[in-house]
Amino acid sequence: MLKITELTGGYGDKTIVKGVSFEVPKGKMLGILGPNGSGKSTMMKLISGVLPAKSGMVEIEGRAISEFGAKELAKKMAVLPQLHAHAFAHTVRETVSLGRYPHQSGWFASWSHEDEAAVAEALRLMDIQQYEHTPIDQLSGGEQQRVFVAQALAQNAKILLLDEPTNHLDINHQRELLDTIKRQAIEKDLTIISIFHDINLASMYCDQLLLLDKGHVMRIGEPHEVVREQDIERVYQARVSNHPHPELPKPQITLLPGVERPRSASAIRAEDFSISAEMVLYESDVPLKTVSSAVINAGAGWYRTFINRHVDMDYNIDDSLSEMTRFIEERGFKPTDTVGMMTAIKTEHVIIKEFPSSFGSVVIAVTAGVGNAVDVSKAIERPLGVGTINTWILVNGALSDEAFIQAMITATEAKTKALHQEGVKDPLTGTIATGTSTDSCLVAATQQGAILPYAGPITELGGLIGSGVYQCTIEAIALYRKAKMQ
Ligand SMILES: Nc1ncnc2c1ncn2[C@@H]1O[C@H](COP(=O)(O)OP(=O)(O)OP(=O)(O)O)[C@@H](O)[C@H]1O
Repeated sequence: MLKITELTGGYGDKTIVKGVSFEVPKGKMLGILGPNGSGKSTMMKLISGVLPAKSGMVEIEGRAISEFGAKELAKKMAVLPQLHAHAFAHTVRETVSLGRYPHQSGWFASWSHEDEAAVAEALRLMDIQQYEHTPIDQLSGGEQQRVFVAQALAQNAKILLLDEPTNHLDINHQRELLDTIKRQAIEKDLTIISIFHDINLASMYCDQLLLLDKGHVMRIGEPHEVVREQDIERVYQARVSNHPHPELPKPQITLLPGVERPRSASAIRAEDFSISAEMVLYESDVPLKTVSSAVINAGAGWYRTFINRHVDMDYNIDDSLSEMTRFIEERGFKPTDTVGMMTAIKTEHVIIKEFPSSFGSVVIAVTAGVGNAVDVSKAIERPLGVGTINTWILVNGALSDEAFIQAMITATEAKTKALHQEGVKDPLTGTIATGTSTDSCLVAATQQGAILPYAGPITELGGLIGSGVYQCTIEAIALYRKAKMQ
């Protein structure tokens, strides 16, 4: 275990690191974050003893590092420095072998089996055996970086201090290196402190993070306690947005540009929709921020093409994703820029309406096939046939994440109310239907103009969505019923 208490130090009269305290238990990895010049490397130098501290303590398992001899300390602690000016005249194997120096004794050091095994293991872990006899200066920056990490690993110390270990590495080698280091920490009970410039990598791999600001600890804790928008923005002086990692409970940030997106003169208009026998199509000049439960590109994203495609009643293709992607490509659209839904009802039965407001307008488009309507409170009791109400809400305005979700809720409530009003029943239970079995909803916004933080019924936007979806759904049901009667 490594314990740092009130560590203070710097260069000459210049105090860089000011009263830093923390502990890292065995088997854990602490990531150091902070902007350029905040004192990260200086702190590492103080911890490793390369730079004497002005005050404070660094203890390894309860013993101050000042009590260790140089070789004894090197057996406990391996350091990957930020710059590797040394050793460029050596081969890869020779460079990695230098990591074994604390384990050599006497003037005529004897190279043991243990030394050989440690070097071989380090070469293997960093996947650099193939360069074993290559002079280091003939390797790429990323390959060299792996050699220096191998040198630190060959030292077989229980504490690893790494200054930007992923420097120069491509994304796969970043992952491989950090996976290896993390695995080593767990399997060999290593204590690891590592400096990171990449906040997202640090969040993904570290158990604890320390955010350094002008030599002070601004925040320390688990990644979710440290990777917070306001703190990161203040310390790094950059606009960021925080979002969840898709697979791990580790927050990630996205850098936001200082330069604004050029404003588009065009807005979403109902008359710009086109309706053919194949599809209802809306093509936007600018990408719209979209949240949907579509077939293609469901979830959140930015898209310019919106398709509600007509398919036969008996459309039943196992891989509808591939089939729909092909359909989009064959029509000259880009699947990466398109949200696509399907409906069995005729596209001419779509209802598209524009609702003006004080902030801009909302365009709503609904197709409603209610032959297989469902009372959702009884859905679990029996199998369901396919049926679809597709609801699109396109907003000329800038929605918050909250507003996107509220818009979905408001739209769903309005749809259900319309079914109730029209007396649409679940054919299997005879009770009032709440929707159909495969309804889709889409909310998209220009993200320009008025900022719309909410979209519940209490807001103007929510009110428009509520009455708009209600009206459109009622009219769409009427068209559907009329067509069925004929
Ligand atoms: N050898 C030195 N002598 C005098 N001042 C130094 C020395 N090394 C670093 N400094 C100063 O100490 C401050 C902190 O530097 P340090 O290298 O610790 O920052 P850092 O957080 O690691 O930055 P970076 O992200 O750029 O690597 C800087 O203002 C730097 O100019």
